[in-house]
Amino acid sequence: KVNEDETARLIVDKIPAITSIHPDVFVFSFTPRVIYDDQTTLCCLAMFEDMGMINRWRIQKETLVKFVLMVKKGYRDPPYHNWYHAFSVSHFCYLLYKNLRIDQLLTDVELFALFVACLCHDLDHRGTNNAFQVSSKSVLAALYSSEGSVLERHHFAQAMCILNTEGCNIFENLNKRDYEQALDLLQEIILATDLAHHLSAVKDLEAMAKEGYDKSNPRCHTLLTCLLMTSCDLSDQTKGWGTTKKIAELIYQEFFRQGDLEKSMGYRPHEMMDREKAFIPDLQISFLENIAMPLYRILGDLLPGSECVFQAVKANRDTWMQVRETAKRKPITHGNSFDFFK
Ligand SMILES: COc1ccc(Cl)c(-c2nnc3c(C)nc4ccc(C(=O)NCC(C)C)cc4n23)c1
Ligand SMILES: [Mg+2]
Ligand SMILES: [Zn+2]
Repeated sequence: KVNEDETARLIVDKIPAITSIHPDVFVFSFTPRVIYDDQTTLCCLAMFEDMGMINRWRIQKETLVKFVLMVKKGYRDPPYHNWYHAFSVSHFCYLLYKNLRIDQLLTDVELFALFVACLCHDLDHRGTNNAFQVSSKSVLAALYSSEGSVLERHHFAQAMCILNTEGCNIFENLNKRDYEQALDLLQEIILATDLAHHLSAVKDLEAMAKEGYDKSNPRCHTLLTCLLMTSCDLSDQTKGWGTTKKIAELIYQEFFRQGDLEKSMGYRPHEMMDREKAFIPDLQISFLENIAMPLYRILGDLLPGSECVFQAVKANRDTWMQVRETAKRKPITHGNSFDFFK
């Protein structure tokens, strides 16, 4: 049950100006994780309001409050894939809107679906990856492994459950055409958060960045929404070193727990999930060089004004390289102690 008096207060109180939550909430360097947990719901309402989505889609205030609270409650509490991840991902989408005017490249429905997808994209995540669903023969694998993207199909199914819950359907006042398009987009964008999907689209994304975005081409819209979704999903890497270091700590807590589980099941875990074998600086340098930097380089090519975001990711890669040298000279017993990581 969602806490009644929190719901009542959020419904009755006027949605505050978003700057009353934090004056720097619009800048790319702002870290949304500084916002207190009990302020995150209010901040989501303020982001919907500030992007004009409440009026544009005639969302009833009570419906929006119930929806956001249900989404927040729909996350479990693994080290990384929890509500704060979804909230920070959604905040980056808000930054793209406020700073890069993506509303001029995408349709209103695409923007709305993108922001809702950010909130819902990892619903009910268990802190284990798709490969683990299959190897552990989880219920989710039984349901979805024949289609692939097992977790992402579950995240979408959870989002649909919330939208179908009495008083939580924020799409209820959309006309038939927009309603169907919003649901199709929500599914497409959440399924696109599977890193394997992104990696298979990189060539096409690079081609689009080279040729330029063609607003009249539906393929460009699809590629851009997926690019923006992944840019939001990895946006912790676009902040300062403090965030990069903290997030790495959380991600490897999650990864090493999965590795421990795999060992107890008699499997040999992937090196990046094996606390005995992983050397985090090397793993993070390769993630940033092979996945994050190419992603934000394409974003910078497509959206003028977002070069600073790529530079921040590159700076974090550079810091990991310094950390790698220092950590290598430390006694191996402290291989993964984050204290050494500056
Ligand atoms: C967009 O979907 C996801 C899903 C799950 C995660 Cl954890 C992430 C994610 N978000 N931030 C990170 C960071 C800082 N490092 C990571 C290092 C490795 C991997 C990983 O999955 N590598 C295997 C793959 C390349 C075959 C993911 C990492 N990651 C993104
Ligand atoms: Mg995910
Ligand atoms: Zn995510």
